[in-house]
Amino acid sequence: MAAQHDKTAPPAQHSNGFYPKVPGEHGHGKTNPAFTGMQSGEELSRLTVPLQRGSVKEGVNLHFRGIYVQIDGKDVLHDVSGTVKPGELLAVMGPSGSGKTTLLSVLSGRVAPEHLKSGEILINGGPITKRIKRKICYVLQQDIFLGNLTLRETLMFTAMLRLPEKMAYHEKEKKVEEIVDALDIRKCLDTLIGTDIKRGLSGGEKKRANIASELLTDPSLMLLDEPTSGLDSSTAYSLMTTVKQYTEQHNKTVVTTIHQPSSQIYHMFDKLLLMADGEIAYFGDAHNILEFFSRLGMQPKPNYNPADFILEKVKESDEVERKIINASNEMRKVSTLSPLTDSIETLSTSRKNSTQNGGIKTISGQNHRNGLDPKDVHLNHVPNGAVAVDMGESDKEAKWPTGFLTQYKVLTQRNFKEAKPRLYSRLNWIQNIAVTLILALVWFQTPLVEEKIRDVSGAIFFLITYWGFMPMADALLAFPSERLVVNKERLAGSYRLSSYYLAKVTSEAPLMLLLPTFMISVCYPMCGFGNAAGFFTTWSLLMLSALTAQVRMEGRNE
Ligand SMILES: Nc1ncnc2c1ncn2[C@@H]1O[C@H](COP(=O)(O)OP(=O)(O)OP(=O)(O)O)[C@@H](O)[C@H]1O
Repeated sequence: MAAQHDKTAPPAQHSNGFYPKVPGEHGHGKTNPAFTGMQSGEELSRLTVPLQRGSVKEGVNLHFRGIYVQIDGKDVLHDVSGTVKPGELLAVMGPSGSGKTTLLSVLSGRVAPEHLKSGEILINGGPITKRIKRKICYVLQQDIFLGNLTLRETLMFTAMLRLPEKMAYHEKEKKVEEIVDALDIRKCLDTLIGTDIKRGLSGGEKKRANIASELLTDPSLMLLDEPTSGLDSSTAYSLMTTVKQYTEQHNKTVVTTIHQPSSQIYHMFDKLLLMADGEIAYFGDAHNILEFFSRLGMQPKPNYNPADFILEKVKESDEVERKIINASNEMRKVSTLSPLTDSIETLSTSRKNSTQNGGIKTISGQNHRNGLDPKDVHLNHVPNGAVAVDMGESDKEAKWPTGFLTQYKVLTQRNFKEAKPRLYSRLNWIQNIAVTLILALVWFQTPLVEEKIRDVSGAIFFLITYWGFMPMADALLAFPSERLVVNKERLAGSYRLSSYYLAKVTSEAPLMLLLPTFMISVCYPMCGFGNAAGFFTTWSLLMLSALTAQVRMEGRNE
């Protein structure tokens, strides 16, 4: 058995001369000269891989290697590597806190640069450019939606925001229909998503809706974070069957984290990345996992769910966990994975040869054992036998899929629909009618004489203060849930913050102004406060107060 692996020891220099920065106690470590600072995933891959971009048209080969992530002095990911091909489903498993979600965040480029110490992430042998990033979808563990929209509205608004502007409306509708059928959610298309108070889609339908809204952009690489969490076993199985079929039929590359899958679900996985305490406990063919464990003298009982068995073993004790990690490290040393960059360098030759010979070049001279197949390291291996590198493609695409005006228009419509039930809830109406009546009765037909001037100014002061605070309270209560949606969509690069803010203010303003208009229209004549000129002056002050409160509060929330 290999000697105990020391996390603080610098990793050996790889055959390509690549020195990952090793996170030591205080972040000191041997550093690749290329890494003068801490880079984002995008910067990282740009620095480490001097290759042309690979095409994403034919599917995505994802390679990641030597990923080190350190948060608050703790190694959250330690030398994590893996590879997935188009049409494959890679499951990332491990005990709670082993780093599964962090790995997905790294792969989607969402880990803060100061935490990502080193590593390589390659898509078809090239860095993750903005254009390629659009072909990656990240389905979060939480199902984050606007609760007052139906599923159809949610998907259509997402399509309008995330599909290219030049795509016709009917094509976007068609795309939504296709995804709805693929994920089997047609029957709940006109159901509300639902909120904590108002019931809507079921848990399983929400999970499917979550995946559907990400699939609209036709991503080549899908990263799913715990898609089955909170689902019963048959719903989880049905969801994973859909994902598996979609992966194979559409040649997608899928990485999913999963907690204790049933054995039926486990057998759908092509590859498995088992994590323990931020390190790799196994990477390879999912079907070879029991063979790997049996070589370590660990045998499951007959008919035991392999997923349960491996998680139990990894969690059994620190000693057993270390034994498994060390065995996995040994396996990786002799596997084909380690000289990844060598493989990439071979790509140029491979590309040249493949054009000459019309075939795919494999990376030669490398061992493959223990579940790692040599075809795992084919770069740009696409079904038609070509090397999918499009050297002519430009990355100078617009940052956003749609222009400012489209974003503003779509977000205004969406916010209007979302805010209407909230602002005009029955409770809101009852509350405001009651306040209006109390005001009208307290100041009923107040004579406009000098002695009553304090009473009149008191009523107007009340109205303006009331409508200065009401919109603030509303924005405060509504924004936390909406903020999650905005964060999710902004991370996916859907729209500008400025278009969202402007749309939010304009869509809610008419709704926001209706109630104070109602209140003053009833109170002013009942209280006998004066003529039309006085009414319009007070009304304007009231509107100004309500609008300022709304604009300020939403501005702060951003
Ligand atoms: N922002 C953060 N700040 C501090 N610690 C963090 C942060 N993000 C992750 N960690 C730590 O990193 C480790 C891995 O977290 P991660 O969420 O990736 O685990 P996980 O395997 O996905 O867990 P689970 O299965 O419970 O979701 C945990 O110990 C966690 O506490």
